[in-house]
Amino acid sequence: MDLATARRPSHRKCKRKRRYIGQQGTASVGDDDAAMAMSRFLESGGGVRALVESGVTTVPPLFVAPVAPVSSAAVNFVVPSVDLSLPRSDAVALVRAAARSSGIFQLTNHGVPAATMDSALSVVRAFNEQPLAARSPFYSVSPVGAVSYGTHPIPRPTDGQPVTAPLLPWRDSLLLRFDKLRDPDLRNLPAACRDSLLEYHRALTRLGKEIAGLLSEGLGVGAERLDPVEGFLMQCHYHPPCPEPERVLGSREHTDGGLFTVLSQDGVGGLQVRLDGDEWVDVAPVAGTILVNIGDVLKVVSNDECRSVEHRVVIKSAQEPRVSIALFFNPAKHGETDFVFGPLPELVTEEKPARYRSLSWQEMLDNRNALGHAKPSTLDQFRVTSLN
Ligand SMILES: O=C(O)CCC(=O)C(=O)O
Ligand SMILES: [Fe+2]
Repeated sequence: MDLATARRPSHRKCKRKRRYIGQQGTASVGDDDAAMAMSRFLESGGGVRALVESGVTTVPPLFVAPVAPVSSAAVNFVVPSVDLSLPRSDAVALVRAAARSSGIFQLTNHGVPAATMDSALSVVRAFNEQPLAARSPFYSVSPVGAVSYGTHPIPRPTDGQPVTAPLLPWRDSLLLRFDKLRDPDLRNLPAACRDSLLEYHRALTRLGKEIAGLLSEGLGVGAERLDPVEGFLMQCHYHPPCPEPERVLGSREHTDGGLFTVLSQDGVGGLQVRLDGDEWVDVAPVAGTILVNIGDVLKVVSNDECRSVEHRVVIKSAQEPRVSIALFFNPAKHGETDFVFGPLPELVTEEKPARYRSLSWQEMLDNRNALGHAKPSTLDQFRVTSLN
């Protein structure tokens, strides 16, 4: 979701030079220089993969994470598992517990054929590993119809936050938007990816409806309350191997904005979550499973019964690329792009009054863009009662 609202970077010139923590935490580069470097990189049309192909041995400053991504080796996090072949009431109980405790769980026996998942992950990898001349015609971080492809800049904080240089993730992403039209304009979707990715979207949309039912029942509001949902945005990420993996991020820390996200990944690993405290822990990939993580809309709708988990992606390897596909779900609004949501009345009681006011999806996106959506506290803007 951190790319859902990615915009073409501003080429606006800034008169005043500002300082920020750059390469190795010491360099000082003006906004102009950073913006120029960003433009040059994006206009090169080759993405991170082309940098790697060109043989870079050090990471350009545009990609250097402001704070080195330290992970905890001490905590062995085991992501909660939900077996969808269990009796319904057992599956509901497991989903309910996981949505409340960690905000992330993995599904087994989910019914999505292994071939559908493997094929989607493989076409994304194959597309990104074609020669530059074959992939660069598709390179555009601004959507062409429903599709964009490239290294989407990570929105940076603007309001009341320290100024940071633009930051690029160590990944090239193919984004498909399914929210605006019943019949999305997929003319810029590479032909070799088309069948596999659309089949994946269909299969995962069916699964998303099942997940919405389980979450809804877990909240005690009946199986239909969160449905209909739609997988409105699909992000297919390719993380090239990195010569200095410890200095970059595949995805900066964030919570996802929507109801929930369904994620497939290959076996390389790199996804991490931050649970309590400051420690980042690995979500180790388990073959054949599908991950589900709760997003901010569901946190609000559930009146804080569900946890919207903070996560990021570190680059694990200087040799192996990593591929992941995230499908973001929201309430289906039949072609409308905006919708209003708030705590479900059934979950608001005298003991637990509404923790949020109603807000629109657009307000949520604007707020996330303004705050850089790196902190769970972005939702605080919409709180009406304090936590106690
Ligand atoms: O690549 C991943 O595992 C996670 C990607 C992600 O967090 C996102 O696209 O929002
Ligand atoms: Fe995410």
